[in-house]
Amino acid sequence: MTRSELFAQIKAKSSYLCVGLDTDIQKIPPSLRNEPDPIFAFNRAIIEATQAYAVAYKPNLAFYEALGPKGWESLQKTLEIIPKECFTIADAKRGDIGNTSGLYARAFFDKSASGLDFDSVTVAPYMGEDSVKPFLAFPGKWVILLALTSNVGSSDFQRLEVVKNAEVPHARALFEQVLMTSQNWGSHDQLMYVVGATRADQLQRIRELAPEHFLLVPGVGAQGGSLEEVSRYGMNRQCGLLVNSSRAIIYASSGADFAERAADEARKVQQEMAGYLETYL
Ligand SMILES: O=c1ccn([C@@H]2O[C@H](COP(=O)(O)O)[C@@H](O)[C@H]2O)c(=O)[nH]1
Repeated sequence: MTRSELFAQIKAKSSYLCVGLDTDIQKIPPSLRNEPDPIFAFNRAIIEATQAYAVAYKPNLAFYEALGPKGWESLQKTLEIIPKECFTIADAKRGDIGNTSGLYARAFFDKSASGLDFDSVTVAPYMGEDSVKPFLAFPGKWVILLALTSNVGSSDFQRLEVVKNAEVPHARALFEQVLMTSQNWGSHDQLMYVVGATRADQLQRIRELAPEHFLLVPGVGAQGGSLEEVSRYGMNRQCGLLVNSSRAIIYASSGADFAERAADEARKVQQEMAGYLETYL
């Protein structure tokens, strides 16, 4: 999916909501447990209930990999039923030496090899350019690079001040260096960044460094980040935001009404987003 197709979808739905499919077998309603594939049955109900309000879906690979081959099967079936106009994100946080990254990229992008055909995959930048480039070699696909994550541990490394070389007069944080250096590896038509909603205080700085890029922003809902602040400081001319919410939507109810309640939560977020698109776009 291209950037302009994504923006068209955002405008059409007045939404930049990404629904996170963090589907935990322990948390799905008892009414689904006897289904042949309970994870898929849950995801199908959630997707059908939320697709009017969401422009993207983000299965987190951990929830599927933990179930072995059955989990991969559920993931593949889920990907097949996500509406074609929605952007798909494999939240896998991959990255390794070049030849290995090439195979990770095939796993998520090459349907003929793996059965999966995601629009994008999250990648950790820690191993540098040669670990990221193989993902960027797939035309039409996106790399979403971890920049400043939503968790407490993001301070351990991402916010440490680094000096790249003697020509750099001021120290800058590692995440800032990630944003600057990685822009030499690919264009804003194939590269996005993860920035946690709990780090909204850094969004103005991030927009100085990456004004045009889309940002994938997890951390509203269950993690307490502010959608208003993210929208105010993070939005650019093409919206530039995909804001993810997983648990607050998909586990809004643990009863038989889980899909209806998920739709209610997704609609609330979408309506708030519609207001921010009017105000900040
Ligand atoms: O910095 C990051 C990067 C990824 N995530 C992932 O996003 C979702 C958030 O789920 P919620 O239930 O809405 O908190 C989950 O898959 C995380 O692994 C993140 O939270 N922060």
